[in-house]
This record gives sequence, structure tokens and C-alpha cells, in this order.
Amino acid sequence: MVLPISTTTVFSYVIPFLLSILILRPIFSKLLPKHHHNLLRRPPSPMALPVIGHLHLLSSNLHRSFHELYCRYGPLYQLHIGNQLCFVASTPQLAKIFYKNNEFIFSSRNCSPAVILLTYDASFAFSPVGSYWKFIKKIATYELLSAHNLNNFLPLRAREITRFLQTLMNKAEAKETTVNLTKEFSKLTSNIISGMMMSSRCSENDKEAEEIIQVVKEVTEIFGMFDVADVIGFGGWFDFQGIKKRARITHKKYDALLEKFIATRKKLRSKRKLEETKDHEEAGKDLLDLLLDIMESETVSEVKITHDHIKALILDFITAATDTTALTLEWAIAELTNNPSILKKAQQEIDNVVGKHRIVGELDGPNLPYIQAIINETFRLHPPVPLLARKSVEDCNVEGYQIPSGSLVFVNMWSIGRNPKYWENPMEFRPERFLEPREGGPIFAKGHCFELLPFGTGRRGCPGMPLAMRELHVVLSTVIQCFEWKAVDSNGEIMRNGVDMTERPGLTAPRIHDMTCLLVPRIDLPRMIHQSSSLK
Ligand code: HEM
Repeated sequence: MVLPISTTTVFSYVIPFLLSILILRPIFSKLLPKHHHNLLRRPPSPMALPVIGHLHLLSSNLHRSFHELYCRYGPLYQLHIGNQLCFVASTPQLAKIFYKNNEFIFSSRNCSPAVILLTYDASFAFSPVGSYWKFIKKIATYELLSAHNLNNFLPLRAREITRFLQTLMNKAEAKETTVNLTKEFSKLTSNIISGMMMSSRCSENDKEAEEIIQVVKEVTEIFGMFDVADVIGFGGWFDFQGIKKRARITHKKYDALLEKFIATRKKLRSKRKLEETKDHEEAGKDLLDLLLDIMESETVSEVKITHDHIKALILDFITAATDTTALTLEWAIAELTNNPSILKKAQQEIDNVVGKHRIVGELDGPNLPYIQAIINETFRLHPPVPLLARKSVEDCNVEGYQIPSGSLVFVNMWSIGRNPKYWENPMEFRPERFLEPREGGPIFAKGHCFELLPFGTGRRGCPGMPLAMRELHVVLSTVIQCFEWKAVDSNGEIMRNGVDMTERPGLTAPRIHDMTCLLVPRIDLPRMIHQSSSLK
């Protein structure tokens, strides 16, 4: 039935009613509580296509695509990647609102079928904040990566760094041989973390090292991919991009390597039990031992640890620790190659503070502030994890916009690091900016200064930060102290116009080409190694 509306009714009631809404709307909107008023407000968003949403706007270097969209849509915008609702934030203020003020809501991560496949569905880094995550977080913070354990493992790191320097020195002495620094950094960082986790080196020989490096590279690349089949709703059945196939192959390779390590350790434990030796405990308990203790323990623990959990956790930590640390070193060396005056200043600092009679050690860290500034400047321009990605577990109101539960939130640290609003002449590599007096105090990379969050922040922030900071400082310092280097291209020709700074896609943002150099010794390394028989 249609109700007849007379002209009188329209003029007497409807038009005045509509006009009053128009006039009073701004007043009411101020009076209404913000939360209510904005319940359905969403941040700006580009035009979406059916089914794929905004996928067509994204390149494989997501942080670059997100930065371009930031320039058009502002600090907070909304995207549909297939059927997944996403929000991208590109200011330090929003980073703080999302990950500090609302850290419980944005504490989960996106776990794709490929990640589940690769990580035995038992990853710590991808698990929601629940009893398993809390249990492992406690072990990571108070055992594996505690200050006490890091000190216990100082001799191990020193030994690995000495080996690394010796390898470089041997290659430098064979004058024509070029050195692939990308691979050497990855070998070093994977040896350090596998030494701490399994008291075993990843790369006793070059073939094994190559295998590990390839697997880690593959895992981080897969972790950083959007599988179109998942986000447009086909789920586990389709594999248009071959990501699931790659994950299966990589998983198989990883599994074989891990099984080998675990089997070796089990043999060692039985031998130790028989001999009742205590040496190992004195040298610092590794993660594998801790986990095997928990798995084999008869007492009921908070969480049941299985063989698969152990493999998943080793994968988590090796992957998280190897690539990130190695690629930071590589970016730093690349920037120093392109900025010889900064390299000179760094050499001078080391020569003045440490001299040429002993090798730089971890304990020199606080006395070498310029090296730390170089590391911070590298983090700013080349954050190893360019996008901090979390998933919301509840609805949340951010700056008047509604962010529904289950949304993916990206904070684009790469974009923030290059934004002239937060950094003067952002494209200039200038470590001095971290040493100059600054309104608001100095900027540190430890998770409290939201302009610079290389390790993330809050409860889901990186537990490996203390180890990474020690490693980065000492390794970069020793390379600067011990060698002059000249970057060469794939034909072995010296690159006179500077090294290429293009990135490769993935969860981390490594350089696209390996850093290959001709090395020239700056010091008499064999004599120094002999003199300072251990690096402290
Ligand atoms: C330069 C080196 C490193 C960088 C830049 C880095 C960066 C990060 C970032 C950005 C996150 C995510 C944080 C967030 O969501 O707020 C993370 C998580 C993590 N990192 Fe690191 N990391 C580094 C080294 C390490 C090392 C050496 C280890 C282990 C020894 C490690 C283990 C982890 C783990 C296990 C997580 C997951 C934590 C969780 O989900 O609760 N990282 N890292």
C-alpha cells in the first residue's frame, strides 16, 4: 500500500524537517560522543575492483606501493586485498596509537596457509597471544636471549667473528678473488644463531651454508607474499602463483636439515648423560636443550611441547635472526661504499678508540657512537622489516575511524623513514643526525621512538633486539677496522658509480644484487688475532 502524501504535508513537515537536520547536524555531531558518531566512518580508500579489491594497485614491493598510496590518500587509508580488509598507517603518531595505545587489540598476526605449511602450524612468531606464545616468549626473554645468556655466548660470537674475518682475510690475500659479502654475512649470522640455539654451526662446509642461506631466503620471501588464491577466497585449493608449491618444497628441505640437527643433539645428550658432564651448562644452555628438557620432562608443564614445536621454533628463530641482521650489515656497507667521507669518519673513530693493535670487541660498543649512528641511519633508510604487520582481535576506534576485528594493519616504517616531515633531507645518508642535539631528545631504535622502529614495539616487538644490536655493532666495526673494500659488478668490474640500492621483494627488504667486493687489508689481522686470542 502506498501512503498518499499531500503537497501541504511536504511543505509543512518534510521540508522543514530535512532543513533542520541540515542546520543542526554540525551541532549534534559535536555533542554526540565520538565513538558513536564515527561508528561507520572508514578512512579514505581508492576505487576497488570486484573480487580482487585493490590488489591491482600493489607491486611485489608492498612498502613502495603503500608509500605511493599514502601520497594520495593520506596517513591512514583502507584497502581490500581480495576479501581481506587492510589499513595502512604511515605516521609515527598512528604507529603509537595502533601498537602502543591499543597494543592488545593489534597483537595478532596474519597466518596464511603457506606460513602454516612452512611452520608446522606451530610458529611462535605467527601465533596469537595465547598460552603457547606466552610460554615461548618467557623462554626467549628470560633464557635464550637474556643478558646472562648473551654474556655466556660471548665467546661463541667472538669465535664466529674471528673465523669470518679470517675467511675474508684469506680471500683478500688472494688478491684477485672477490668476496661475496652478502653470503659471508648470512653465514656468520646463521652460525651465531644456530650456535646459540643448537650449539652447532649451520655451515661446517660451503654446501651446507649455501643450503641454509637459500632456505632462509626462500622462507622470508614466502612469509612476505600475498597469495592471491587465499585473499580472493579460494583458500587452500588453488595455487595460481605457485606459492604453496614453493612452501612445500622449502618445508621439505628445512625439515631434512632440522631433523639432522635434532638427531645429532639427541645423540650428544645421551652421551652427556652417560658421562654426566656439566661443561655444556656452564657454557650456556641452548634453546634446543631447553626445549628437549621440557619435551622429555615427566612433570606437567604449562604447555605441551612436541617434536614439531621444536622444529617450528628453530625455524622461527633462525629465520628471524639470520636475514634481518645480515641484510642490515649489507645495507650499511653499501651506504658506506657510496659515502666515502662517512666511511673515513667511521675508520677514524675506530682507530682513535681501539687502535690498530687489537680487534674491536662487543665491549667497545658504548665508546663507538658514530658506528651506532651509522646503524641507526641504516635502519631509517633501509628498515629490515619495512612493514610492521599485525591483525586486530577486536573492533577498535582509531582517530575517529572504525577498524573492525580481523583487519590487517600495516605500519609503513619504510615510508616514515623517508618522510621529510620527520627527517630533514631524508634521502641523504647522514649518521650525524642521530648525534646532534634534537628537540624531544635523541632517537633510539629500541621501540620507544615511533619515527624509528626497526624492531617493532610492545609485547610483539622483536625479542632478538639485544642480540642483534650487539652483533651489528661489533661485526660492522670489525669489517670497517680490518678492510678497505671496492664493490664489483657481476663481471668483476669495480663499480665506479656507486652500488645499486634496488630492493628485492619479501618480508624483509634485502638488496636485489649480492654485495660483491674486492677486499684490501687495513691491518695485520693474523698478528692481531694472535695477540687478542679472543675477542671480548
Ligand atoms: C637486525 C636484526 C633484526 C631486526 C631488524 C628484527 C626485526 C623484527 C621485527 C620488526 C619484528 C616484528 C615486531 C613487531 O611486530 O612489532 C620481529 C619479530 C621477531 N624477531 Fe626480530 N629482528 C632482528 C633480529 C632478530 C634476532 C637476532 C632474533 C632471534 C634471536 C629475532 C627473533 C624474532 C622473533 C622470534 C620475532 C617474533 C616475535 C613475536 O611475534 O612475538 N629477531 N623482529
